Amino acid sequence: MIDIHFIVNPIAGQGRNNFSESFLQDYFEADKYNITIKSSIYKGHALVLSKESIFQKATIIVACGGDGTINEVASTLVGTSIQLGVIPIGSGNGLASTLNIPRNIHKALLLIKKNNKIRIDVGQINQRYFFSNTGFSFSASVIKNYEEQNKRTLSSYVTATLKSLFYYSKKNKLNIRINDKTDVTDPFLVFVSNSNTLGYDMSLTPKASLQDGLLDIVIVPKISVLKMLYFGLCLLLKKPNLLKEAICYQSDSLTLYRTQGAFYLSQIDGESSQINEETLLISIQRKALNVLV
Ligand SMILES: Nc1ncnc2c1ncn2[C@@H]1O[C@H](COP(=O)(O)OP(=O)(O)OP(=O)(O)O)[C@@H](O)[C@H]1O
Repeated sequence: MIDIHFIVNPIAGQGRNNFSESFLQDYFEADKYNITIKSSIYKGHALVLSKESIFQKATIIVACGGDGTINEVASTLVGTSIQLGVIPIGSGNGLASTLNIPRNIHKALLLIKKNNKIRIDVGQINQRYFFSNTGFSFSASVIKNYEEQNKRTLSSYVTATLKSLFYYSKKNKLNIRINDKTDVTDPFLVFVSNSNTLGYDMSLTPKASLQDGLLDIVIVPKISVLKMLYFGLCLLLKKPNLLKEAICYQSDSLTLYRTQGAFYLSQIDGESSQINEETLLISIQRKALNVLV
């Protein structure tokens, strides 16, 4: 028997997400599969539920939600032989689109049934994992403003972006030293990605691959508001390097050392996070996660 566990985020995307056992049995026959369905009831709960599923000897754990839910579930699966399945019912669904997992639930379930396994790289910031991307400064501010709106739609992203542009100059001062040599004061953006899309079909790192053992890094120093708007256009065109100040490169690691500022405001796979540590080692674990695609 195959033990397949579904961890559902009921509020992801448009919300009201619910999977019944009878619906899932149309795909996963009772004589071959033991189906378990769990629903998260608070932020971070999918991580607890997934750990419990590992303890219950699940063979496949399916994250039903967006990048935040995938992050919580997948973080418990790094380095194990358990397969991650994804039903992308989130808003942006960045990682699912990079993996070509369809948003159509019927097609996504059939894909899991096909049992086609790949191994993907996993990003790491000190002790935490990211699977799609992590960002500081502007990228983190957009996510913080987005979360404050309590609505997970594209228009909320646009509003959050405009708000971040407007308030950018009032943000806390941050100085960082990159890789022990480059000092950047108030960077506009530090963005580190494992995947080649941000969700909503936008990209800052179009050349990134989930299987190349490399992180794609974009650093933009302090720039004028006009240049920020221009950079927004570059993002829509998926060509961040059209902005001459943007430094875009690939590496297997990056160290950030905070020389001024009380903390890092970051976003990790689209979830806002305040990091108090002074030094951040951002690295990649090659092919450390099994995914069904
Ligand atoms: N019952 C719940 N109530 C409130 N928040 C929840 C609940 N269950 C999960 N969460 C949190 O909801 C957040 C958003 O989830 P998720 O990222 O899956 O959806 P999304 O934001 O719509 O999609 P995407 O990240 O792809 O844009 C995550 O931080 C998750 O921990």
